[in-house]
Amino acid sequence: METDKKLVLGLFGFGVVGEGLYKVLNLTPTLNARIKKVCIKHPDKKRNAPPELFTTNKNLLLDDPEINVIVEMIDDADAAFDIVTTAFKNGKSVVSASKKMIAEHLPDLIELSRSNEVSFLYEAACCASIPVIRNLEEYYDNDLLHSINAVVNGSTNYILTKMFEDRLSFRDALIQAQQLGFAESNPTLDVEGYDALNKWTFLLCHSYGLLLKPANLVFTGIQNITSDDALQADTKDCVIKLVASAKKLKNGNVAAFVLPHFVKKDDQLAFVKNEYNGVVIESSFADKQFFYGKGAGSLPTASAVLSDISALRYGYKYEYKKLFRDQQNELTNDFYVKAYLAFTDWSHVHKEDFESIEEWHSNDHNNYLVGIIHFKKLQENDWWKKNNVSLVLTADPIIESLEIVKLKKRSLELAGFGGSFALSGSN
Ligand SMILES: NC(=O)c1ccc[n+]([C@@H]2O[C@H](COP(=O)([O-])OP(=O)(O)OC[C@H]3O[C@@H](n4cnc5c(N)ncnc54)[C@H](OP(=O)(O)O)[C@@H]3O)[C@@H](O)[C@H]2O)c1
Ligand SMILES: N[C@@H](CCO)C(=O)O
Repeated sequence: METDKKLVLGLFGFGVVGEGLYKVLNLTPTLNARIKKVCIKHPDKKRNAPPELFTTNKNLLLDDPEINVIVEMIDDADAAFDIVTTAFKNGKSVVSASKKMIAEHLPDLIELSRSNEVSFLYEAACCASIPVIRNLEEYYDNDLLHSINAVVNGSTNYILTKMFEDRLSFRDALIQAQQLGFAESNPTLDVEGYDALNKWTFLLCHSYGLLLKPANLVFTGIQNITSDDALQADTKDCVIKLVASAKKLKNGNVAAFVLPHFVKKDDQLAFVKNEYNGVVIESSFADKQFFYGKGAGSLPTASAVLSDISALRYGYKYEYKKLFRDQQNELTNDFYVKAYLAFTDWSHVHKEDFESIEEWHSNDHNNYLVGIIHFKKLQENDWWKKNNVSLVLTADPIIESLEIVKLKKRSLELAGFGGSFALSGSN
């Protein structure tokens, strides 16, 4: 096998990640790789690299026969798709970090890279410095993956840490995340959960062979989380994290979503703070395994890009083995979850959607309930994201057995909480 193929790189983007890669490559002379040209958008910006390296003409990179790898690190998903697919058609391998582009176009990207017999690697696109995609591809290539729970967005984790440990306001914490290069150019993608959703969409392909669109998954971000919610978490010996979650249910189908969770203070994910990410994998025989590392930022992200470039020396490709297996996994929304819901007005909550309400509190300024709801209700409606309603799943939220839910509902009915649950006043 050829292991020291000469790599001539065409780099798109010289922002937080692109410039990080330029620095990291300069510090790694043993890697037989050189950047021949960098395509950027704004020619007048000052750059920390020789001016002759830069161009705004993408074809100088895409049509150059000497360039055999395109490294795509731009913040425009549509332009990225055009660049990446042209590179494939021109017989060039691609390393990308564009989560949004990958999540929205994965089936086409897999098809085109395979038909053109080139590599398409994107380790930096999920959990930045943590080698989670290659591990899921290679190490967990079997049916024994029970569940994955992960903090996959550095900016929201940074904001939650700063808000609840350092008492910073949401706005100040977000500004810091932007200044440190963690946030997306449009930070709504981070805050409202889209970035984590995009990452989870393609990670589910590598973990369970599910080829989904982001729209298939239930998700929200941290936009409605308040300090009152953090106090409630504390009373339950928990902290709040935005968790991307997937679990193989007893019937063989996969439950998957991205939602805020109460995480027990002794759970591995509770130790994931600031821009760090963490992934807890549960598998047969091995039990729990925990991956931890920086999930955003210039050099940590560039280190994953470097590792992908390095893997191209020996022609590494994702095989998508789980996707092309005869026995396919399926996504399901047929299960229940236990959720905490905080809100300003009872009229904002569809309490009839709940199978049971186990705990509730109501006064002039603070209302919340803890109840069990069928997951389909969250998929079919979005009242739980509107009017500042904040939904946080409880620790270990998935309930598979209808019988338990029915029993609890019956006991609540017997206790006088049937039908409308008689929710006036405080308890
Ligand atoms: N920041 C992180 O921690 C991180 C981590 C993992 C993945 N990512 C992903 O990596 C990508 C880059 O992120 P970033 O943080 O480096 O963004 P950034 O700092 O905003 O840089 C974006 C770069 O893209 C260039 N660009 C935009 N449109 C272009 C086009 N059509 N053609 C050529 N260049 C174009 C910009 O050019 P100008 O310099 O001329 O404006 C800039 O250099 C995004 O997809 C992001 O989601 C980021
Ligand atoms: N905005 C992303 C960058 C890393 O993908 C985050 O905060 O996680």
